[in-house]
Amino acid sequence: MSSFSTSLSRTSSSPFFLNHSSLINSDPSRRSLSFLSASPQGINLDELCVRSQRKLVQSSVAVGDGAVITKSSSADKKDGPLSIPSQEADKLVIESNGGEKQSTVSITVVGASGDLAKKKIFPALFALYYEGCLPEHFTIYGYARSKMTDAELRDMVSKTLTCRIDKRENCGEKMEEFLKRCFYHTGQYDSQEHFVALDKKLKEHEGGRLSNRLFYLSIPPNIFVDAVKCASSSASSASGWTRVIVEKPFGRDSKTSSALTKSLKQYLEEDQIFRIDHYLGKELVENLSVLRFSNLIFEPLWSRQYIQNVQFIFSEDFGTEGRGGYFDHYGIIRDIMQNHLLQILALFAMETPVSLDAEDIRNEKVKVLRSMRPIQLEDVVIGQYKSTTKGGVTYPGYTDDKTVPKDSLTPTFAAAALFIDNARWDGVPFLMKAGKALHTRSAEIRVQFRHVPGNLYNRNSGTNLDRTTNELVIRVQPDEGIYLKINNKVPGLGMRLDQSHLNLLYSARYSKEIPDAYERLLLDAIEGERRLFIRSDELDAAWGLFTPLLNEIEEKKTIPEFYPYGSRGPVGAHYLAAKHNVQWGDLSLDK
Ligand SMILES: NC(=O)C1=CN([C@@H]2O[C@H](COP(=O)(O)OP(=O)(O)OC[C@H]3O[C@@H](n4cnc5c(N)ncnc54)[C@H](OP(=O)(O)O)[C@@H]3O)[C@@H](O)[C@H]2O)C=CC1
Ligand SMILES: O=C1O[C@H](COP(=O)(O)O)[C@@H](O)[C@H](O)[C@H]1O
Repeated sequence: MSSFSTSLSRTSSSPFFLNHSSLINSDPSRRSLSFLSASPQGINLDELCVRSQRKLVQSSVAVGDGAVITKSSSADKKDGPLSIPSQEADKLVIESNGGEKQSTVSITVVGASGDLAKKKIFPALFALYYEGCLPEHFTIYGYARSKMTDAELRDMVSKTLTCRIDKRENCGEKMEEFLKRCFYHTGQYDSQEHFVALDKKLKEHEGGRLSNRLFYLSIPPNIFVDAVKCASSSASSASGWTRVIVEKPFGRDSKTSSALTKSLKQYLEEDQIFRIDHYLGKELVENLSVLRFSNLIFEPLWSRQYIQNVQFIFSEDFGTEGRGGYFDHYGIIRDIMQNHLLQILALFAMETPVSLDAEDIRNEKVKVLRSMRPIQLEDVVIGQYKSTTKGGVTYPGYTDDKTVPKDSLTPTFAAAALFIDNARWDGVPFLMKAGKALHTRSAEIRVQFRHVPGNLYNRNSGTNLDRTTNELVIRVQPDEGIYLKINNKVPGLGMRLDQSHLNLLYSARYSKEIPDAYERLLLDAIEGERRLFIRSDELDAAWGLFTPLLNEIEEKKTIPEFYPYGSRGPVGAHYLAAKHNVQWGDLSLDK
């Protein structure tokens, strides 16, 4: 057994691996690095997998070496009342030498033959394995209807595994080791018999250890409930925890979403359900609360008093290629706004939670969602991309996709102005913009501050005073970074001001590659950390906000504004922003 895959160890008293010293000492390549960031206990935090990610580092803006490790912290994890067994199970993982029964984690990827499994789930599991984040005893099963042998699954999976840029050492070996832990079981999603057979195989691998089981539902939503029913009744763990990661879409409106929740809850307790929103697993989204709550310079400004508007912008430079059939039933509002952007908004706008515990954070997020003003159709612009030819290349329109009806009105772009009717955010427009087949791929949060009252330097700043407001930009992807636009004196004898950036570009500041969102979320699910997963009341509130708007758009058969593939989207989005006295930040020249 490789030293990287040492047992997970977490007790209430120690957030770290118990056997970390042997982990470090047993691997020469790691030992040589250990002086770089040794903790007071001499533990090389960078080299430890679990929750070294939670370590806080004080960063200086612009690139520099002056960063100081201020403190290492780890979320104080608590399971809900129904997960006491899972806590016990986690605890037992570490007791491998203490005479207690060892535990094991079996991860079943349901829908293993599919796109998401290949593209994201298996690569994320491999990355966790590579980082030493999976427990010593684990097994991965692919489950789907397609006929495949273990060898064929391994062959399929191996094609999408990648080595980390900064850690290619032994990668080939690691892949081999990882693939040996992957197996495949062919079965129908609604067959108890096939899940009983899976259970039998899992038990063989578990070898009498305390078993913890994670099912990842990477299948279309119409078969979620069948699969959960079979997994829970025929393949649940008898001794440890059983958790199920559910992929979006969680319904397509309030009614279908609550029906789904109700059906899932026939077979699972709420705390067994991990509704994934992979945007919550993105590094910069995870950092949002750190930025705000651990920097005195931001938290006091985080209100209507200083913030003029906030923008959440998602843009993709490709269309629905290959997913038109799915997409046409949902559209961009359901695909991106109701979940990813709204989740980020809730995190952004919430009050200070009592603690970093999942329930405290989710309680605050839900309050934000429930304080939101119903969205008015007049505050929404929808668009759909059309074919365009550029440089001799013809790009398809949305309805050119064979799986999309020719007369489809499904929006591939939307912009909306939302409001939170509470004391902190009264009157502040929260603008969202999301679109496919636009000119660029990016996701960012832009916070535009108010004008400086009575600014002494107004006349030195040119005529457009809107260009002198401070703006904090959190670039979620690509080129992850945070920058703050400030007014600055242009060096020289005169007194002319320009806007410059205090810039924290992650690739320049941190040498470590940023983990994929799915890695963080899978690890959280294994650890029973629910903070980044959506609770059912959050989901209800999110649908409660968007369902009336979606119904209105559909009932009125609102015609989307067409925009050329690869453009900046419909002009209507600018009128919408202007109506609220706002200019989209992503149009500025600082991009
Ligand atoms: N792909 C992506 O980028 C993203 C996907 N998601 C969500 O993740 C889940 C999985 O996505 P993805 O992998 O793209 O899905 P796929 O359409 O690739 O489906 C996954 C697997 O499910 C089985 N399957 C497909 N259609 C049916 C059907 N009608 N009845 C029974 N089984 C079926 C197939 O396996 P077999 O035939 O072998 O049984 C297929 O390989 C979905 O809920 C999706 O909405 C969320 C975000 C992004
Ligand atoms: O959930 C979804 O997200 C992807 C974009 O994810 P990203 O991590 O690549 O930014 C989007 O393409 C897809 O339509 C949507 O379902």
